[in-house]
Amino acid sequence: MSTAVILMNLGTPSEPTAPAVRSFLRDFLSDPRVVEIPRPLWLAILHGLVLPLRPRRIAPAYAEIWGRSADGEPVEGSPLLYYTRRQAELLQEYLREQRPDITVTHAVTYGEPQLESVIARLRREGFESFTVLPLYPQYSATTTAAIYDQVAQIFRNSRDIPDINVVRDYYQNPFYIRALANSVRDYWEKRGPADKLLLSFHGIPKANIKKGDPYYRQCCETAEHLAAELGLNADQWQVSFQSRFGKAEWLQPYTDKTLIEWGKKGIARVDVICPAFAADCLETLEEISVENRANFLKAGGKDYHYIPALNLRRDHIEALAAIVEEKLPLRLRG
Ligand SMILES: C=CC1=C(C)c2cc3[nH]c(cc4nc(cc5[nH]c(cc1n2)c(C)c5CCC(=O)O)C(CCC(=O)O)=C4C)c(C)c3C=C
Ligand SMILES: [Fe+2]
Ligand SMILES: [Fe+2]
Repeated sequence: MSTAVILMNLGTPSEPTAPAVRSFLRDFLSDPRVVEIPRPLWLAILHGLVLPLRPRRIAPAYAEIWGRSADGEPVEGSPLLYYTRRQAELLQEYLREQRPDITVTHAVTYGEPQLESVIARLRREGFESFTVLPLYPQYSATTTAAIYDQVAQIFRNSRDIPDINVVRDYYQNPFYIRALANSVRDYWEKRGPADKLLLSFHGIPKANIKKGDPYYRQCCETAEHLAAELGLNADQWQVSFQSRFGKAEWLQPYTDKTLIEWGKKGIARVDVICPAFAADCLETLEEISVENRANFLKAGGKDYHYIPALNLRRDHIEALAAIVEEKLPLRLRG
């Protein structure tokens, strides 16, 4: 039986314009997994304020990162989509020798290519076994559970459901931790070490954690493993949370406030890594690499470096292969 592996990430607008950003945000922010405030209230805010105003503000930021990468190498279009597609191609190449029975492709939760059409195409091609790998190392209901929902929705009316499994998380997978550590070591070999390493994770509302979302705990565990692998002392690193959205309290400490404090305190060099992002995207290339750099330098910091996401690193692709391998139906394991 042929198996297909589907790498998934959040998704991105089809182009960096306000109408395309609006269409993407409508799809994304209408998902009850993403925003949990009472439905009628949220729909009024979304359609009355967010969709009329935010796209015009965010589209220029998308335009800024379109075709850009963290290391200056050009990418094609949306960095998030480019890296996700290339990750699938590289994983396919990596697996080809040992596992010619496996096909690797990609899909996104919001926007294109959608999971439903990818699975429909693969089924027409004769695939009967699917492994979905959400590229979110840390599980959150706001991201990973939305993918489980889509899988369930796609097969809701099917009688003969194929063999399908979803990777829940890989926040402490040793290959993932090692790839993160290698990326920091490689960076420090070229540019020398930082005074402080900030591990900035995408935030979620604090209320979600109180309701049982394991995301915060998983972020902290990833951070502890990474710091241990790098042999850092407690005063050499810290965790923070970025990309706050809306008025509610989100996970703390906030990345922007932390960097301003550190700049004011006279910490000269800070390096930032974003372990929750498998690919560089708006939230790393703009918010971390541009906005927060400016915050830190304005507050008195001297030197600021963003260590790129794992993107297309060979050790990242090896980690994805190991994660997939663990999930494959037993009879297919090599
Ligand atoms: C509204 C609440 C949001 C939650 C909760 C949230 C969680 C969350 N998001 C990611 C990863 C990504 N988010 C990205 C963009 C993005 N995220 C939100 C909002 C929430 N995210 C918005 C509104 C946007 C769009 C940009 C903006 O308008 O500010 C992206 C980048 C997409 C790209 O095209 O580059 C990623 C990736 C995680 C991992 C997460 C929870 C753990
Ligand atoms: Fe987000
Ligand atoms: Fe943001």
